[in-house]
Amino acid sequence: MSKMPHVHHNMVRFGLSLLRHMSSLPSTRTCCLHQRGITGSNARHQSMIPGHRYSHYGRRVSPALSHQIRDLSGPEQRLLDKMYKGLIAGQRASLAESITLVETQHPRKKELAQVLLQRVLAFTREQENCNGGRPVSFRVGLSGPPGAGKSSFIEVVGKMLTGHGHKVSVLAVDPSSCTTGGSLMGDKTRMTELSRDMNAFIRPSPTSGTLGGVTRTTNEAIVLCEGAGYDIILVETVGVGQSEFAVADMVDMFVLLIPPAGGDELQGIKRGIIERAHLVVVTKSDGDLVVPARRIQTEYTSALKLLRRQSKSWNPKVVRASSHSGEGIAEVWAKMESYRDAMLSSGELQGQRRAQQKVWLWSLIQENVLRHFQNHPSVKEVLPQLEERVTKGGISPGLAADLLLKAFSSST
Ligand SMILES: Nc1nc2c(ncn2[C@@H]2O[C@H](COP(=O)(O)OP(=O)(O)OP(=O)(O)O)[C@@H](O)[C@H]2O)c(=O)[nH]1
Repeated sequence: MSKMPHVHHNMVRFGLSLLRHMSSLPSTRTCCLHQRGITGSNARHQSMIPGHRYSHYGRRVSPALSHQIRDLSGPEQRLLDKMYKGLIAGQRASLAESITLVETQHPRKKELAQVLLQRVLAFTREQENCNGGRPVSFRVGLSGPPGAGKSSFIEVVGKMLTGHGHKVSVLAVDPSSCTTGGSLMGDKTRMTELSRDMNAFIRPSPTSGTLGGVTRTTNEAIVLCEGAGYDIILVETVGVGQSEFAVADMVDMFVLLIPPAGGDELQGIKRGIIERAHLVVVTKSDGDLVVPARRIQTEYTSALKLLRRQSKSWNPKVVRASSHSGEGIAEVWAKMESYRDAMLSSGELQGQRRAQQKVWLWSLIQENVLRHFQNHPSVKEVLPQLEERVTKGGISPGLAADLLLKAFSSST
């Protein structure tokens, strides 16, 4: 008898905690209704307590995050609501406007961009949960030397995919545009047909900032495109500097495009990047170029065999295609799909995305900490003198670094 109230009490406690737990998860129904603004997050906003800070998800924002973001003014809130609603409804203008917001250098707008991104991330996470944890998009990086036929290839593949009912977005990472303002990829009109397609969204590379900065905004643009319902994200880069490595770190699959040219032109392709390729496409395999294309295919096939295997569910492949004749294009896409399916069913794709988030976090930290260090008044004061002493051999680099770090940390 005396145990009954105790048991009852425990059951009530368990029931309450379960309810609390359940109410913190989006129910399947809400989740599935919450497609492209059918229920919208507005419903959730209406039940919020004024004066408290909430994520768009309706949960209280953690104090650590909330103190980073100053209160949103009425117009800011309205602007973000409008962008968010337009974005998840798949409006291209809202998507373009949102990407411009994440590209901004303006400090307050940067904060607003982060609020928007959090909302979009939570929205896609909800959709992924509905989808049994399957990512909402397939992210493919495409790289190759200038003139390899990247834009022609993306145009043909993109049109084929929109024809199959996909929504395709094409983002560019062009390191030349960061330093010179001029662009290797953007100067001529590219992908004219795809850019007129209502189910395609093409965004050129940001034209300012460091490669790290451009990588960051591209990563954020990917999140926004996914929120806007684009299920295939193509990230294009020209094989210059470190941009291909940056792109390889932000996608599910990395594809290298090689023209069927002589050895000299291939010298520019870095060995390290070949190791990162899940698929090599020998382009322009038509007419007189079929023979050299076959030769390059054989060369790359044997070269890839010697490389260390990146994944347990996939062996890199080399295929030939022509954007002009269309030959091999469907086969290239079929290979990409089999890669995605193999990686999804083994769980490697999801694991790779988690690892990429960590790499991205650390590269942001590195870049910011270094900038902070270089701009620090105490460091700036002694740096020129120490650099000179190091170059003249008066002091070891190790000691100079210790002194600089001491100057930095003693006044932070
Ligand atoms: N024969 C043949 N030529 C092609 C094919 N694809 C592209 N080309 C030609 O190759 C040249 C370069 O093609 P693009 O698609 O602009 O190459 P890209 O890699 O985007 O070039 P950049 O924008 O300079 O990086 C153009 O003259 C195209 O007409 C193809 O499948 N067959």
